[in-house]
Amino acid sequence: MATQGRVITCKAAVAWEPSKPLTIEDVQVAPPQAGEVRVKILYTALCHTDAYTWSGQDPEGLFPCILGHEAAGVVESVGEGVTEVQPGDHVIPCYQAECRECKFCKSGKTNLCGKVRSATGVGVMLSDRKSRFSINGKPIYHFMGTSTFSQYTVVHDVSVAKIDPKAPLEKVCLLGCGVPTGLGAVWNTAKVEPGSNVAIFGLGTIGLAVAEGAKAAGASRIIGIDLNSKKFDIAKNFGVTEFINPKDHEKPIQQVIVDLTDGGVDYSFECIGNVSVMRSALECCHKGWGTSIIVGVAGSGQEISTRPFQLVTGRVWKGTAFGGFKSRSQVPMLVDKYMKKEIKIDEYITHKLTLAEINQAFDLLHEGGCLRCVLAVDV
Ligand SMILES: NC(=O)c1ccc[n+]([C@@H]2O[C@H](COP(=O)([O-])OP(=O)(O)OC[C@H]3O[C@@H](n4cnc5c(N)ncnc54)[C@H](O)[C@@H]3O)[C@@H](O)[C@H]2O)c1
Ligand SMILES: N[C@@H](CCC(=O)N[C@@H](CSCO)C(=O)NCC(=O)O)C(=O)O
Ligand SMILES: [Zn+2]
Ligand SMILES: [Zn+2]
Repeated sequence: MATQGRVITCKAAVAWEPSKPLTIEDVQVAPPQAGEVRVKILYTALCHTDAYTWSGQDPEGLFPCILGHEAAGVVESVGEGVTEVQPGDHVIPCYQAECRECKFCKSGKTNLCGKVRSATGVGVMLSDRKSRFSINGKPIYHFMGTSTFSQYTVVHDVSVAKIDPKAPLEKVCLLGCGVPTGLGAVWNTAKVEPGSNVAIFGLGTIGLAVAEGAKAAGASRIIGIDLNSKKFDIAKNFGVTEFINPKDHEKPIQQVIVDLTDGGVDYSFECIGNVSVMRSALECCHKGWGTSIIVGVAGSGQEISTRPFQLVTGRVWKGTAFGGFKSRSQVPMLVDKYMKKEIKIDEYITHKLTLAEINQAFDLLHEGGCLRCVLAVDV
């Protein structure tokens, strides 16, 4: 039976309250309105940002909601005025939109887009400031404009990238967040040059993608820092050349790195979300030019600090969202790079489960051995 124009009832994992196990519910998904796209999600991975919002630390977190933002699927139907995708297209929902018309998009200075952010930050769609998800009439909030822990979701047309239909969706779903974030932090935000020294704090998926990007950029030393020494074995495969566990040192970790690198690294990346590590990451940078990129997302109320002298003497503190990639334009290019074996994806997938097993997948996220867990959604 054709579903276009009708409400679809499907399975979704609903987060009712912070930290309370998600439950699989029958959710009603309304048809897309003008400028919206309804997507059948086939595969979704979990990112630490999902766990962060679920934990209640996200100042933008709203409950009940449908989390998830690293996924791939097929367009089921489109609303009025949608021209760039059509039913049957293979797509990756993009939490960072790209409208190509707003002052952010036109600036050429950022990948942030202002068109739908005010709505996605409060869990609704832009046109009527309402949710397309409900359970027996009770609205359920969207999350990051994507809500991929559902068999069907509705996204803004500026938040969906059309990709090569030959690409395996169970793999390229990772291009919705983690892998591009790490690669882009190096290529777009830091612009690491050949021969650079790099320090990466946190060797999860994001830190490993930073390592992969740094290796491709020709960095000569890639120093990985993690509290879990088991990370070094896997990190070597992504380009990390040296490993430091802060637990093995009495001196502050920034001092250890400065001593090891004749004054500090050219670039550092914080891929944890810990504000005290963010300070170490800045302070391990070389005087005069060292640049530190904040990638990790910190909890509500957390603030960064350092002595202003650190910046006066030439260190630069920056941040990155989605690695600076313009989503709709550049995600298809990343898919093509994967298809040509120019970037890794398979190596980040350590676990595969189903949507029904999502709570187990959240548990795995907190285990050192898990990078990305991909859930089959349509089962
Ligand atoms: N800015 C963005 O666009 C963006 C995109 C995706 C994810 N993120 C954020 O990036 C961060 C990393 O995500 P991930 O999926 O790689 O997480 P992860 O939990 O898999 O990796 C974090 C790593 O840091 C290590 N670690 C924890 N505390 C440490 C400490 N004090 N010192 C050294 N190592 C420590 C852990 O052992 C782990 O290996 C999260 O905060 C996530 O929310 C940001
Ligand atoms: N809601 C949080 C901020 C969360 C955050 O910084 N998100 C990152 C993406 S994390 C993906 O895993 C981001 O891109 N932010 C830019 C944006 O949201 O527009 C808070 O309020 O502190
Ligand atoms: Zn993410
Ligand atoms: Zn825009």
